[in-house]
Amino acid sequence: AGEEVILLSVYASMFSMRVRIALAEKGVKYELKEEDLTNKSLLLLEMNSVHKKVPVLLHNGKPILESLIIVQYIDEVWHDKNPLEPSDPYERAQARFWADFIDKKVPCKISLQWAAKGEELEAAKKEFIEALKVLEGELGDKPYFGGEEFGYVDVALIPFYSWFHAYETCGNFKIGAQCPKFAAWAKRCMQRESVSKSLADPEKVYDFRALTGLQIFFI
Ligand SMILES: N[C@@H](CCC(=O)N[C@@H](CSO)C(=O)NCC(=O)O)C(=O)O
Repeated sequence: AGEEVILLSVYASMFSMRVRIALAEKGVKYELKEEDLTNKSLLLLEMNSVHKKVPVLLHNGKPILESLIIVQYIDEVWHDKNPLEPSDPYERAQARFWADFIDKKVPCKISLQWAAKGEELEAAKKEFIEALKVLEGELGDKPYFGGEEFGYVDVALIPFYSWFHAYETCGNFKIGAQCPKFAAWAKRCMQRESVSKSLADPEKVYDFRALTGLQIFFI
């Protein structure tokens, strides 16, 4: 309908991946503009002057900011396909609670920098696994966090899966071994094309971390 959709993104950013998945779920055609966070474009600085972060969705020139807010916006604007948020207000509030939990708890407070050693690293790993175990409890025996269907909470969480290889390599631990239910859920999500084509390649994520030295593990 002659509308222009642009996404300012970074390949390895789990927050950008959330938006890429949502746009793919809705079948929205958009232009992807890859940012170099060490040399941000004027467009990014102008469109997100407050945080200067990606993702930024530009819809007919208007910026929508913050990945979870962007996903909600996409769900509302392109409402006729693959609903992501529950239609029931209470269920929607629950879904938003868990997406908020993910934003607060999955990115560990102490970033799992490869430089972190000893008790700082162990503390970050423990906190990370604890958060995943709480999420496993919420998932229970459901195929997805939304129940039978892939939805908003799944979109919020699955991007972190592309960073597991980097976390495990740097943190020297095996997430799947400690959180088998989580690992099964992640593999289930990865079978969805909107996810598999939007998630960064774990090896590239690992190299990206090494390449940029950016502590974007948990920003
Ligand atoms: N709460 C926001 C986080 C975005 C973010 O941290 N983006 C990072 C890249 S991914 O880790 C970013 O743009 N960092 C640039 C910077 O910190 O300068 C959201 O959900 O969209």
